[in-house]
Amino acid sequence: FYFYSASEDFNEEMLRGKRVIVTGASSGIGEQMAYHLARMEAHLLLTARTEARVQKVMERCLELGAASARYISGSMDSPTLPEQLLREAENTWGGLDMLILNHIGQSSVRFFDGDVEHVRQLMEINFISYVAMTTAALPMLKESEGSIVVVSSVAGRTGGPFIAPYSATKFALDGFFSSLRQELIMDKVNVSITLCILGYINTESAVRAVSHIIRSAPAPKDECALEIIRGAALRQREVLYPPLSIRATLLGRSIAPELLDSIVRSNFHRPNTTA
Ligand SMILES: NC(=O)C1=CN([C@@H]2O[C@H](COP(=O)(O)OP(=O)(O)OC[C@H]3O[C@@H](n4cnc5c(N)ncnc54)[C@H](OP(=O)(O)O)[C@@H]3O)[C@@H](O)[C@H]2O)C=CC1
Ligand SMILES: C[C@H](CCC(=O)O)[C@H]1CC[C@H]2[C@@H]3C(=O)C[C@@H]4C[C@H](O)CC[C@]4(C)[C@H]3CC[C@]12C
Repeated sequence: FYFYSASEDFNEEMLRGKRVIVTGASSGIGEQMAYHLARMEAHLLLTARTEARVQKVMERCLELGAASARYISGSMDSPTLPEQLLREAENTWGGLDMLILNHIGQSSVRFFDGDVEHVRQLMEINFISYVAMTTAALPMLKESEGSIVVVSSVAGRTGGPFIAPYSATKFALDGFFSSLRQELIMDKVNVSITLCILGYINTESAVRAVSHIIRSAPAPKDECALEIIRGAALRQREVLYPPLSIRATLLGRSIAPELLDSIVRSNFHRPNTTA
């Protein structure tokens, strides 16, 4: 079905003039999404903690042709940041068309060490703030019949080693947004939710975190970012990237979970426990 289904036509014109918030936009996949959206002449509101970095990305977006670009720096463990971002969208644009939730907090790749406080903090940044941003954005998204994009991971569908706190936050996203999608459909609210299930991507932070303990090669972040935007513009339920390896993993998980677990384990060397 995947190979023979008519691939819907994506056209970059779909994003021209669209009002888009991108979180985690100062580096990695978020930065690349901002650049693609700028080339497509969208209006952009970018956010991340490091002002110098997110300002630099905003300036590059203006050079690339963004219809407009602004930023607000702040941490997503702040309870006031979601309201501040959505108020900025309301005051500047009078509405919102697409909310791209992409940021993640710092998390080490190592055996779980019993640090429950770290799990709590990471849940706050990687999950609760996504709920808060969505709650604040929904009134405008209902008005515009817009889209919510949730950037998740194959680690939010299968349990890999050394990333228990991070994986828990990604599983939480799947549960919450899959349920919310059902409610929006039942309520005949035309707001799409696109969940992005990503494999290993060559961002600086991911490569720094795992290149010494993982056998597989990462996929390109710019292509990943474009696939996310394409899937969101087509209002797809899910984006799987890299498409074949993620499909194989998810198929393996449902057909032979123990075999998949051993394959994933074989993909990792044991991390240095002091890391
Ligand atoms: N790279 C990969 O292999 C994979 C990535 N993904 C997902 O893709 C998304 C992006 O990952 P990637 O690009 O690699 O990550 P990066 O580390 O490159 O980017 C993370 C972004 O989040 C921001 N950020 C970090 N902490 C906070 C905070 N407390 N509040 C607000 N913003 C914060 C960072 O900016 P700053 O530090 O300035 O705040 C940065 O802009 C994530 O959701 C991740 O789970 C999924 C699977 C694989
Ligand atoms: C090695 C994993 C792929 C296994 C498979 O294909 O079955 C990677 C898939 C998801 C990656 C993690 C992820 O979701 C992003 C995190 C980003 C952080 O900055 C650190 C690295 C990650 C934990 C990253 C590590 C590789 C994966 C588990």
